[in-house]
Amino acid sequence: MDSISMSVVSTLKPPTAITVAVVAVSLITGYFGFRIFRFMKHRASLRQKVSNRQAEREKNFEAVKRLAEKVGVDAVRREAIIRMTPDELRTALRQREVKCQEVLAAYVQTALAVNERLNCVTLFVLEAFDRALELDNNATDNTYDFPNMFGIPISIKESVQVRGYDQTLGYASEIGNKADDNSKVINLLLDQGFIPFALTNVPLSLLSFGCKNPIYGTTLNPFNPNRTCGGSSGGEGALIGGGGSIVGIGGDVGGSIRIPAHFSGICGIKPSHLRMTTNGLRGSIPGRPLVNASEGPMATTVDMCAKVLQGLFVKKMSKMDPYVPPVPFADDLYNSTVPLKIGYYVDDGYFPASVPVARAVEEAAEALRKKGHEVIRFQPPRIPEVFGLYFSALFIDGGCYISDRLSGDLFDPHHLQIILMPYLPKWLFAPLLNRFGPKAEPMTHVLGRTLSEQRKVYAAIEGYRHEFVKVLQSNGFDAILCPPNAGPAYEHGLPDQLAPTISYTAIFNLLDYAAGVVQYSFVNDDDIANNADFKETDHFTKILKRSISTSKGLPLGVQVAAPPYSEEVVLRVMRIIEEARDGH
Ligand SMILES: CCCCCCCC/C=C\CCCCCCCC(=O)NCC(=O)O
Repeated sequence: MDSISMSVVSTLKPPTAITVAVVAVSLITGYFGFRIFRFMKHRASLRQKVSNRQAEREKNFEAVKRLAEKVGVDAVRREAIIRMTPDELRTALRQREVKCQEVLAAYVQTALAVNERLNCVTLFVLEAFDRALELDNNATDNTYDFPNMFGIPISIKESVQVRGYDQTLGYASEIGNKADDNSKVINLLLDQGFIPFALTNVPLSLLSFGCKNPIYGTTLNPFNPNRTCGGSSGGEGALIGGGGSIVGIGGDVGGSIRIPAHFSGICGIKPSHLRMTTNGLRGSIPGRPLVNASEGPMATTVDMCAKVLQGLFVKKMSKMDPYVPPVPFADDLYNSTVPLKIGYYVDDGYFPASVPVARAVEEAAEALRKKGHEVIRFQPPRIPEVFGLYFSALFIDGGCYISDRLSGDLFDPHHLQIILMPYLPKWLFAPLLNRFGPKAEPMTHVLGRTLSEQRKVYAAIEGYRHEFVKVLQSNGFDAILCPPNAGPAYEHGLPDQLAPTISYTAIFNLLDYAAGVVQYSFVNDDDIANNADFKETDHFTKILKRSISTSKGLPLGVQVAAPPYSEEVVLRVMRIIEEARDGH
């Protein structure tokens, strides 16, 4: 070192502790300040996207209103169209007593009114009017071969790919990412003559059985606005239950078709995912091999659900998506009159069903007996244990994917429990949840695990599938009857506190069975009185009991399930229950 450098170094004093502290604090504050600034800026840009979308939505509603008015259906004719049963409407359309454009206009106008009340439509499919015109033109040709569902308007859950529309799943960051193609299911529906006309609301991320997101807001229950319509296909439940659509398409990985059907007083079926293409369905967590979402119909009548599956379970589905085996819809099974043997339960041994829900299942069991079927009580094996396997398989990566998606978007405070999930150590997380009692235990299985532990989870699920089949086969059961959830529609916000109540639906996603729900009864005064005897054993049953006390008048569905490739049997049992309900 030369003499000049030596003298410079000798004049430098060592930094004092205060200087070091000041520099460290400034760096840390700067770092976190920058992160917070970036976070706030990102949120502000997402909020801007949301307000742009809300303006677009208003314009979309105005545009569809004008298109419907242009068709010119007066109030009397509209009422006559809306009052037709699905079968009457099919016949009227084929016999050209009503035009496709008139039916579409009548349903658009009714859906707009229902939406005013329930906030269930995200956007209308404006191209539906061109399609209706095209179908009306086709029908002027005497040689035209009418497709089975000629001119029937169908609503679609927002997460299903429809060309030219985005599937946001409630994420503001997805606004504007428009699909450049239809999902395979949409193309098959178009082949059938359906007219997709409205897209319906979902909860943020789809991982909820409520229905609220920061873009489109909260969807309300058609029977009581203080209650949720269910989710995640909640917009479908509300729109169909409210009379603004007769049939729609939902998706289900834990009850998302069946719970809104139950809460909103309609019917719906989740096919086994083995039999249904998922090409073009945006699921909540992609890449889950054993617990996978299925698209399926929701409708005002069971037969309409059957007609949708008749049109989807065709050879063409396997041609479009070679991963789906060609198993055409078996009309003979659906229309069979052979007496059935059905196993039923009202308590899965994990979460007892509330008084009204248990009553509805008991009454449906009795109705089936009266129709000549054998209905026997049985206990599904080991639900408290296997429900934990469901959470492991649902959150396959310990919640990393969903935590990233939510934290980068406009989440609600209650989402923090999911966002923080991958970062909480097991020793803290499990006791935190277990403080709510044994019903919280299965949820502790959401946490990350090693590959070797994950393999054991999958082996256990496969083992359970065989065990369950053995129970059905040894009893000779053709189908199962049980509750669709422990309670009827809950107050808004409660689904996020009552995840354990989905044990009744999630089990059939774990088993990958076909499972459907049909409305059978309504909560009555006796149910409310008998609710006083319902045992409050923990945090969750306490919430449930309180919610039941003000649930009078809400619809009650019952669930029917059967092994994969038995959708026809499930639909048949659902139809028998529906006929009994309607006094046939
Ligand atoms: C610190 C507390 C952590 C609590 C962890 C709770 C984990 C439970 C979170 C969510 C429950 C999941 C409910 C799923 C409902 C069914 C939704 C559905 O079928 N969605 C369709 C789809 O995803 O495609």
